[in-house]
Amino acid sequence: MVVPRVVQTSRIEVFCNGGLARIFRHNENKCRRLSLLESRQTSGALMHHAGHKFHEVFQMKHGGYSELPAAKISELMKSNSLDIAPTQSLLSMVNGILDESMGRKNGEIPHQNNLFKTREEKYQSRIRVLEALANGTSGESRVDVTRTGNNMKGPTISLEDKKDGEEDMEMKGKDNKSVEIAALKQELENVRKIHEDQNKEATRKSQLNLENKLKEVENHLLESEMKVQELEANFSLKSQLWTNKEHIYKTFTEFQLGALKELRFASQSVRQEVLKTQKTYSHDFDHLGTKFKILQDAAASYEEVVSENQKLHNEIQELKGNIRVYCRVRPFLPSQKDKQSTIDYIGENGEIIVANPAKPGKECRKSFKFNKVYGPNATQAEVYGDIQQLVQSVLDGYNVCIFAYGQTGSGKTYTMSGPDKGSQEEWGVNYRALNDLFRISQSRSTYKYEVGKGTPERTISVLFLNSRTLGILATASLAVPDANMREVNEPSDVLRLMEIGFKNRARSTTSMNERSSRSHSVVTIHVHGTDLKNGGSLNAGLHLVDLAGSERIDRAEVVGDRLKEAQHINKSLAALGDVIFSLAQKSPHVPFRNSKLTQVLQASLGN
Ligand SMILES: Nc1ncnc2c1ncn2[C@@H]1O[C@H](COP(=O)(O)OP(=O)(O)OP(=O)(O)O)[C@@H](O)[C@H]1O
Repeated sequence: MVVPRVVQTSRIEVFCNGGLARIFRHNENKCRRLSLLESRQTSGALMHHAGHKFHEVFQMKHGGYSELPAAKISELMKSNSLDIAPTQSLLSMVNGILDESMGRKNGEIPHQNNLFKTREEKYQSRIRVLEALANGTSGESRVDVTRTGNNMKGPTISLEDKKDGEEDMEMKGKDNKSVEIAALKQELENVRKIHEDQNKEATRKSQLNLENKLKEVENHLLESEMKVQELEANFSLKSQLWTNKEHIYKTFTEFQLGALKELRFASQSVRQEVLKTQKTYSHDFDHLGTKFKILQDAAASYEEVVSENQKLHNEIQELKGNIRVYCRVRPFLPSQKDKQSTIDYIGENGEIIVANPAKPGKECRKSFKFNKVYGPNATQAEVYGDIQQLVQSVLDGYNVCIFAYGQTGSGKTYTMSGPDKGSQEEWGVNYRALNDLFRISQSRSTYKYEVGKGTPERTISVLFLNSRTLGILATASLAVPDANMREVNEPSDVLRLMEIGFKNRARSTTSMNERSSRSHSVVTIHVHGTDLKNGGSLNAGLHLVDLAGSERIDRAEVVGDRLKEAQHINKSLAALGDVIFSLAQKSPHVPFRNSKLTQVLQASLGN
């Protein structure tokens, strides 16, 4: 801020070293605008006439008037340096100080008071200097204008005139000084007023500014407070969350630690358990090793025992007779309730006595001997009980042939197959034998068996020998369609096969049987066994034969084809009887070739 200065033109006369120096002071405003350099140059030129001390002070001016310490100024004021200093220099110095100070402090509102004080002091100082100058002019030495330089031009004055002139000049000087002092005071007053106005305006602006800033700050503060509150709320929430999380983690960690502890404990106990078990196992293994050795020995002896048993079993079978004949008495049919039984006696030893009162003498009671006789109440299971041992022999390599022989309607098919759609209890010999054959073959550990499968010789065949095939002895083909050489894996396969065969079996009504089988049924199951120990093998067959019923042609009252059929059947049965008789007699010749039936059964009947 530029402080306006009072425009003033003055003329200052300075007497220095007895000489008068007339210095016209320029308009102060202009002078103030003089560059510091000019001022310094002027001062430097006049310094030749000033005292050494003042010179020193001016030398300091190069560093800036404001840098003059107060003590130095005071010292300067007290010393007579100022007394001998040129007025222009003094004014330049004061102006310089003021300008510099103003320049520095300009616009610095907070320092305006200081600036004003400084200026005031300077003015005061200037006034004092001027007063001092004014007061001191009478005793001062005059400055010889000629000595002040050639440039200083003035009128030549005589001594008398000089005295009058000096007095006038002194008076004028005093007046001028007073005027100048008054002007300075006025200027000071003006400056003070301007300063006060400026100060007020600046203060008002500053206050306004401050108030605005205060408001801004207050707003900022409010916002900050709100933010702080928000942050505090957030912090509180987060703190709560972290506390909760900390609690959860703490609980979880405690739980984990607990679990770890338990695991460690469990691991230790498991380790101990494992060690204990290892010891027990080791002990058990030793024990097992011993037992295994015993078992091995026992197994070896068991195999020996088994083979011994098999041997004994088959010897028993042979002792019982390779040909055994069992007799079964059929109960009366529901249609025969009024009939009288002819069976007089059934003995435990296989004896049966048939009574016929119509016959004379010894003829009325006839006794027969069989391996065993089953009464009318014997069950299918009881009948099979004795046959079962023979099925075991098949798996030992023996050929077995079981056939039912008897007159028509005597119960052969019932014994061999059981009734149509009968229950398991009513199963006949065929089904039970087949079941046992598969079951026993699978249970034996010393042999590996193939029952009814493999090569054609090892399959099962169901053969029906009817009147036509029985009559054509030369024909090689005896097979019945759909019932020849089928591979089977289990009993149900055989049963299904037999059912198909029996459905196709020739049946017709005889005088003794409504559904009489008019053909021989031969079911053959081939068995192949491999000894797992020595690799030996065996082949055997089980033949289950349900013969066609024999008829007394005269009683059956058959004629035509039925008669021929009956004749064929009877003939084949007679041939079978001859064969069995020869076998029983151990006759060197067995007439197998007399019948197709005996030819088919040759393999199973012995040779
Ligand atoms: N032990 C028995 N218990 C009950 N019923 C029987 C018994 N034996 C046979 N039967 C019945 O007697 C009837 C004749 O039996 P089956 O057909 O078996 O005689 P068969 O000897 O086979 O006759 P064929 O030679 O004429 O074929 C059948 O109805 C049968 O159910």
